[in-house]
Amino acid sequence: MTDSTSDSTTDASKPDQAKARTLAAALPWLKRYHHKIVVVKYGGNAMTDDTLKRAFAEDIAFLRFAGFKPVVVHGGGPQISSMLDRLGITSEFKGGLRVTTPEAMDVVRMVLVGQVQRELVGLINEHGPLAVGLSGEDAGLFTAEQTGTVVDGEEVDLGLVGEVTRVRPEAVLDIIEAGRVPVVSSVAPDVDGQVHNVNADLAAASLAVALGAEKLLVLTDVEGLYLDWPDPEEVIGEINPEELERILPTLASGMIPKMGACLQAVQGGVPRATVVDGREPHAVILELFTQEGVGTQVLPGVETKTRKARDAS
Ligand SMILES: Nc1ncnc2c1ncn2[C@@H]1O[C@H](COP(=O)(O)OP(=O)(O)O)[C@@H](O)[C@H]1O
Ligand SMILES: CC(=O)N[C@@H](CCC(=O)OP(=O)(O)O)C(=O)O
Repeated sequence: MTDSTSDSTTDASKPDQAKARTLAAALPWLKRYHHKIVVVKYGGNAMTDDTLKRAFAEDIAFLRFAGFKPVVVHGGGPQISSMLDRLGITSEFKGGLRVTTPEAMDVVRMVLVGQVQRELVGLINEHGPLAVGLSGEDAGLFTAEQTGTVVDGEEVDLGLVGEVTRVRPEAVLDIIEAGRVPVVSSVAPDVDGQVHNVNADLAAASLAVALGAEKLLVLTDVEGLYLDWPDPEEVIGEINPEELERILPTLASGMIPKMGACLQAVQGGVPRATVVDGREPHAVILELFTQEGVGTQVLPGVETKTRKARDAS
């Protein structure tokens, strides 16, 4: 017998109704992020495929037209490595950060500001005159201080690598107020004007804090933070900042600055920071309009939750 009480508006067999439900399910997230700043860090390894790049640019335009205030901070590690290779300049990573000689610094700046940023700005602007590129050097946006790192308990000199010690967010706020989308490259001068190479995850966190962002979203090339790397069986879905701080020294390679950035953002007052799989087309809108189950979210007050990874055997 047919259920005469069934509501035709929720009939899952009708594709149009399924689409309508998907759109309607976005309402709580539209309310949460309306007029709010969301800092999205777009990383080098999630940035090497043309289809993904176009989908990312669509997502950013989508957010802007949906009433969010997206700010993009981009990396470009693989692109820098490839240019250094072409020029015959060797470089290595220590603790997830590139040891940067003055010669390498010229290449980092040229690739990030002159190549990667320009390309992203162009892709976003295919959807309207939205994106404006700038770097940490523009209008005093970032001031950096040279920093080393600690690997296996040893202090390591990284050359011209900096950490952001001051943010003047006015230039970014001006661009947002004009209804446009800032696209920020992570190079930054020190107080003497010497430009430093800043890891883009950490630059994004500093900017998110200074802007009072509602969220930091970091794209990468894995499903999230694996519980027991390099075993890709289980992903941490949610973790609180205290627990993350405890496990941070045990993490490997690129995940150190990435999770460190999420921690810095949340400790600096950003309500939530999430690492998501940038290999998924439209990862940005998927994460922002979905309740749970995407990436690794750093959120005060949660119990650590894990889930079986998508690719788990
Ligand atoms: N616990 C972990 N969970 C997931 N990935 C990890 C973990 N530890 C180290 N990694 C490595 O970190 C990489 C992400 O960092 P990185 O390559 O710097 O990212 P991106 O280029 O996307 O900014 C992953 O591809 C993986 O190889
Ligand atoms: C100090 C340091 O390591 N800087 C990074 C800057 C680019 C970056 O962070 O790019 P991804 O986001 O693609 O990793 C580098 O030279 O590769």
